[in-house]
Amino acid sequence: MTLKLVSSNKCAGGFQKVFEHDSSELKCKMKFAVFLASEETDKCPVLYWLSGLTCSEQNFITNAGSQIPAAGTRDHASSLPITSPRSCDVDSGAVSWDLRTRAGHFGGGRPLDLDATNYRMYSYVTQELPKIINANFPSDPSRVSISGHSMGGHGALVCALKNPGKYKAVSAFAPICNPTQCPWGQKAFSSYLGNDRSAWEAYDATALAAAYSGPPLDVLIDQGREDQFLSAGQLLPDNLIAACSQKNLPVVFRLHEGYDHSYYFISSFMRDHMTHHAKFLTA
Ligand SMILES: N[C@@H](CCC(=O)N[C@@H](CSC=O)C(=O)NCC(=O)O)C(=O)O
Repeated sequence: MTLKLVSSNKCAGGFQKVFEHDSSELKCKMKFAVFLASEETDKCPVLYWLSGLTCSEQNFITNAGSQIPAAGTRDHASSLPITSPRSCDVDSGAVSWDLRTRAGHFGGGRPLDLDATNYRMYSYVTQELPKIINANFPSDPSRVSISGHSMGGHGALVCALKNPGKYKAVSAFAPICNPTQCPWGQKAFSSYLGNDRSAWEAYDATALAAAYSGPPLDVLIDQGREDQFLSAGQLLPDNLIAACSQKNLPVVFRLHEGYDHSYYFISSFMRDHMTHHAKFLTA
């Protein structure tokens, strides 16, 4: 497997890079971004980031303000590469902005937490991409965590809850929390998994939290109170919080007055998320 360097820009003392490769899971070209806080060759922890509906790898690296706090974690860790996987544009099924191309639940183009036929984004994020990262960067496979936004926030929660112990911590900005109960999730699951609702729960963060039996997993969730998708009933954080409380999964949930669903909101609290992850990645 060959990685092609698409771009490399010096940023915050490190380098923001974008790569392209042929994905065996997805059978298409994939792009992902990596921020390398330094050129040190010591093994460093990796924070995976999953963006939301409609996003490419560019939204996070240009709008989230992640590089300065990531570089700052060098006090605690040697560096904190953030990978932001995004998918290619091969898809014949583009029917609306919130389904399939660039909007497949849950991964901005292909479903991030689903392994539905032709949509093996869950395997890409949890298996194929880590192998690529570990083979090509000075990463420590035992120190990995995951975060994301909206659809990608749900993807992060699902990856962590389905793989107890694999991720040291998880965080999310305005995640879809209970897709089996919201219009986005119902639309995506019926398209990708069919009408048998019993198959849907394996990819629902609230259902997974309710059934969780792994080691302690600290969850940080930030949510804007003026988020249009919160008021539209797409996110349903209360359901996830209730499931986590029953399982003694510690969730810090912060509701922020005046913030919406955008990257203005994400960038406002990115530093806190970096600190959350650094705490568990360097413990
Ligand atoms: N095109 C839509 C809005 C799409 C949108 O808001 N996408 C969000 C993620 S939503 C959940 O996964 C996003 O991150 N957009 C990129 C950005 O830079 O804000 C519409 O027209 O309503």
